[in-house]
Amino acid sequence: MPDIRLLAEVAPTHRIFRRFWPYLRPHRAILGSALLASLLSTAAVVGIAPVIGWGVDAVTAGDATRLGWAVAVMVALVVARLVLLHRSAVLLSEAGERVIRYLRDLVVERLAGAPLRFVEAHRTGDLLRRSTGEIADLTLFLRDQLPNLISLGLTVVLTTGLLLVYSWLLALLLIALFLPLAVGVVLWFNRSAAGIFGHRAAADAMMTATFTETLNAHEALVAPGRPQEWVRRFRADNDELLAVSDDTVRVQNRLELFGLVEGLATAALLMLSVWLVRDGHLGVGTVVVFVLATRNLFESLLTFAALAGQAQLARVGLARLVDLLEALPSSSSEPGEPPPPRGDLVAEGLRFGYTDDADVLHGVCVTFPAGERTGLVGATGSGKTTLVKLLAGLYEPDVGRVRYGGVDLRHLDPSDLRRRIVLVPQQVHIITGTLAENLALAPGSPDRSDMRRAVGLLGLDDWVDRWPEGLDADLGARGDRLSAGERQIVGLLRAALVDPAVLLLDEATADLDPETAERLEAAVERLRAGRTLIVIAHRASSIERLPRVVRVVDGRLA
Ligand SMILES: Nc1ncnc2c1ncn2[C@@H]1O[C@H](COP(=O)(O)OP(=O)(O)OP(=O)(O)O)[C@@H](O)[C@H]1O
Repeated sequence: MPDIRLLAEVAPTHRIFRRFWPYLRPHRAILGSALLASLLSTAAVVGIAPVIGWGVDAVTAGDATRLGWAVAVMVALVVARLVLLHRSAVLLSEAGERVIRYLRDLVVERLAGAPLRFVEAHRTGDLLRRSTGEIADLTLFLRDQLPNLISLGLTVVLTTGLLLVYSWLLALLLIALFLPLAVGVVLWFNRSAAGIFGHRAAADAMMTATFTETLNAHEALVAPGRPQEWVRRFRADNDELLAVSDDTVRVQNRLELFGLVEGLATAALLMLSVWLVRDGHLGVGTVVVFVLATRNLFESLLTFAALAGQAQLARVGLARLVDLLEALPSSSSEPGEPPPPRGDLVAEGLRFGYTDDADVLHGVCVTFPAGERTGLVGATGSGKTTLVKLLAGLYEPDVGRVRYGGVDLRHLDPSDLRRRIVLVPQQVHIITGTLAENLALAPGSPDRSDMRRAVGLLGLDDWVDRWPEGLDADLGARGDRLSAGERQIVGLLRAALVDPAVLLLDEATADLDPETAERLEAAVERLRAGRTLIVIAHRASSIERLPRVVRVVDGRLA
């Protein structure tokens, strides 16, 4: 079965930043400038404590000139920090917006070109959550939290360096007292964080999926009365989300132990300082620098800990997004041959199953000569739609191949193939908007004169002009102003705009009113001239008109 990679429910976070780096590469210049500005602004903050210490020593020594210099340098540092902080925030948010825009484009482009099997194998809500929700969360993280995290991380590193320079003895004692406890707290948090945050994201996606399906299936749910079963299912998803959210909060609370560690370490440090000053090992200025810098260090670590939960959430979201991007091949990765203008369409030993355990097609062999008309008939569920999707190259066969003009469809350029072989499905998808906006979805960016020409070619001028707005008629939300037959008329117009060599038509099974059925059949008659036509025929009138009929019985040709 599937030649596709399925998405993991809990996406792996393993080496996530290394996997994400290629997506950041186009923006490395602006990211580098933002980081540099951040580094300089942090260095300015860290530099304030030694300047205060310098000033204290100057006061103790009664040196007015040195004190003047200390004040001037401090003012310069404060001003430099303000300017650099603003600059780094602006640059980081600009870089973040660019990365996000790039990711959005990439996800949409890859999803648009994703194999049908991939889209069908996942819940719409899950894909929606990964391609919108995760990106929105990432935007917030990049804009609001990442700048803080970077500056806090730099503060911790630079302050530790400063402490080592001022008194390596005191600094080492601080590190010896504080580090094991701090590392212990972080390890305890990390042990459960990746798993629990991953489950929370999965539960969130499940809720989105159920919610999306509630909206999509609204009619089916409401028609039989109160959709209790669905409400029950929705509540179960909601309860699951609540339970994992509680677990997440419990894990996040572990970081509050940092407060306790800070209290213990500060008390120990103060006692040691008093002892060292009394014995003449340290000056008062150094102790002032130490106390200020240590406070800075602990405050940074505490804020860092508070942000770590958000960072973990962003990491999991990033992993889910990267998992989606990695599962979808880039459209430029496999350029194929251009398809020949005309040719026979030949199925050779096609086997295909939607799942591993059951084949729907069991070795189908059939030839559709160029320019001929063929009907496919068979009982419901016999595999007709599956067969035409394989013939159109929308699915790849598990075994066997489909050849057009002698070339395996897998070797043809996918976008050229979509123009040469066109499938008009039973349920033509209509977007909310006008007829012209719907026709514009046909490949090749057709303009209004192309659209009018297609309408004329299919003899549908009166159908379009019965609306005063003509091509600009509003088709309603998802096309709800159109009947099933009229949706297929839009599908035929899109096909006419593409001018394919092979037209595959899966006739609508819904009862069509005689006028629409007649209009549709007339349009197919006009469109079929000079093309290969394969129709999944449900109406007796269609079957009668077709010179050749192939019967599908349980995934085989009779
Ligand atoms: N996306 C899918 N995922 C899993 N199974 C599917 C999917 N689409 C179709 N099937 C199954 O494959 C089998 C063949 O379905 P198919 O739609 O090809 O039949 P059909 O002959 O076109 O039926 P109908 O005349 O009702 O449209 C059915 O058992 C169906 O349940």
